[in-house]
Amino acid sequence: MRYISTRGQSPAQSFTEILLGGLAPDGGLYLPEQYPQFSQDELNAMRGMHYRDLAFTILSRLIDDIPAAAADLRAIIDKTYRADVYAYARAGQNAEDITPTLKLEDDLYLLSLSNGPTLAFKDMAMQLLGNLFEYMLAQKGETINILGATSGDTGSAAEYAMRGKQGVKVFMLSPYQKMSRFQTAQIVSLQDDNIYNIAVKGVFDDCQDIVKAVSNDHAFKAKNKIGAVNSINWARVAAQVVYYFKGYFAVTADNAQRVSFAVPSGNFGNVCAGHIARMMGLPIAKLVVATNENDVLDEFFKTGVYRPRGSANTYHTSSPSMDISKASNFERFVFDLVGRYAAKVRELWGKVDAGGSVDLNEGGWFAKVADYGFVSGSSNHANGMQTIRVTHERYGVTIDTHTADGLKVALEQRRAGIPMLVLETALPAKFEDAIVEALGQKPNARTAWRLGSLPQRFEVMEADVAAIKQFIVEHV
Ligand SMILES: Cc1ncc(COP(=O)(O)O)c(C=O)c1O
Ligand SMILES: N[C@@H](CCOP(=O)(O)O)C(=O)O
Repeated sequence: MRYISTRGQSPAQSFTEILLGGLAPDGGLYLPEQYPQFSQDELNAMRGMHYRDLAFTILSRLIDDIPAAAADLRAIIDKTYRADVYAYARAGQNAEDITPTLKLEDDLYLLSLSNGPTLAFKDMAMQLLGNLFEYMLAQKGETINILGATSGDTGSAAEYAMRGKQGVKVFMLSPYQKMSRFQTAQIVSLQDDNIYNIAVKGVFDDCQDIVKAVSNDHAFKAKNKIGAVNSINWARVAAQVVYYFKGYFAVTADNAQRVSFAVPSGNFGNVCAGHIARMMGLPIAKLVVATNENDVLDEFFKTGVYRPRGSANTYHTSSPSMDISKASNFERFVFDLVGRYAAKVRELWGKVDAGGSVDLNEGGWFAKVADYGFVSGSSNHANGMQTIRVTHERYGVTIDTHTADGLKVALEQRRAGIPMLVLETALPAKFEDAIVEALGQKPNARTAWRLGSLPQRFEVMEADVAAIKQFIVEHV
């Protein structure tokens, strides 16, 4: 399997060649040259598989160059997807399912993706990345300095996956004072020497822009061995494809059935994985993109105009992990939408990267969006509070603010006879203040997490690429 850049000006690479890095050298994002296809017989054989077997079946089609191939990959997957790693299943659910489904009512389910160590769906891919990185670095005898950006959950998932790992340092940029108390405490209370948290005066997009600027400085990147853990890294998206298959098989009896997925969206990585699952042959009816007040993606799927907002117009909301206005992975979808015409992507992203907007009605591209099953909607604070309340009253289930955004839009996009799975992207414990506002009570502590009073380790810095590079140089 070779991977090509959405901008078409980088050589095709193998999985292990792109594993540790982020952007392709031409500034684009990697995608498989062709999506592997699962036949009906293969889908039948996958039905009922354990998560680990499913992950191996899917990922071995995308990863074909781990030296000594299958056995090593199998061991890495088996080490990753264990019940004791994804241990925070609800009472009555089986942690061994890794991503259990919870039926709310007929044809309406939660797909529980947040039972891992940091209580958000990021653990699903990040735990695998941690093990893949460790394996690759040992093979190559190399070290890595990860530069990442977080709006709340990628940071903690990455730091918990990488803490204490030999030869790995993590530099994590987060928007200063814009994450929940729990999310902030999760990262700044880590005492590990290989973890550096940098709170940037700005929004998540400023942090992500810095990561991309560093990634595009090829000399700096090579000299300082900079690696990526955000969803610009293909391995993150690849790992997320698996749970769409798991969710599909959990709620269907045969492959003639289709299901829809509602995905709380920000950087478009999660729903992009759903798109790829669909391209690989999973019978998906709709991919429902749900945003909060930062509704750039909803605007696109309704109008065909992609108009990323600047920092001043990116709102701080009660679903802060989705406070994103420039969705990295949207470029991956647009590459497919325009028939993998890289010159077109370069032209479009030339405008986007310069702070402009693009209209995909021109050229007739937007009319093709329906062929990919995408629909969208947005939610706001009042909608989120209402959804959390109603879900608690009606089903006795407490959901977090991001999942509430997803459920709100899912209910608008539901069609009779088609099961709708809402991706549960974080646990409510991470957003206690919002849950108290909605329900008048704290979320049940179904986890062992206690935010103690450990010393806080973080730097506050301006959104200044040169200053961040200097910080990295001084600490690698
Ligand atoms: C809890 C939560 N929900 C939803 C999202 C949005 O996911 P994506 O950025 O993959 O669209 C994020 C962050 O990425 C998140 O942390
Ligand atoms: N919502 C994320 C932001 C980064 O997204 P990623 O999928 O590109 O890592 C977060 O919570 O940090």
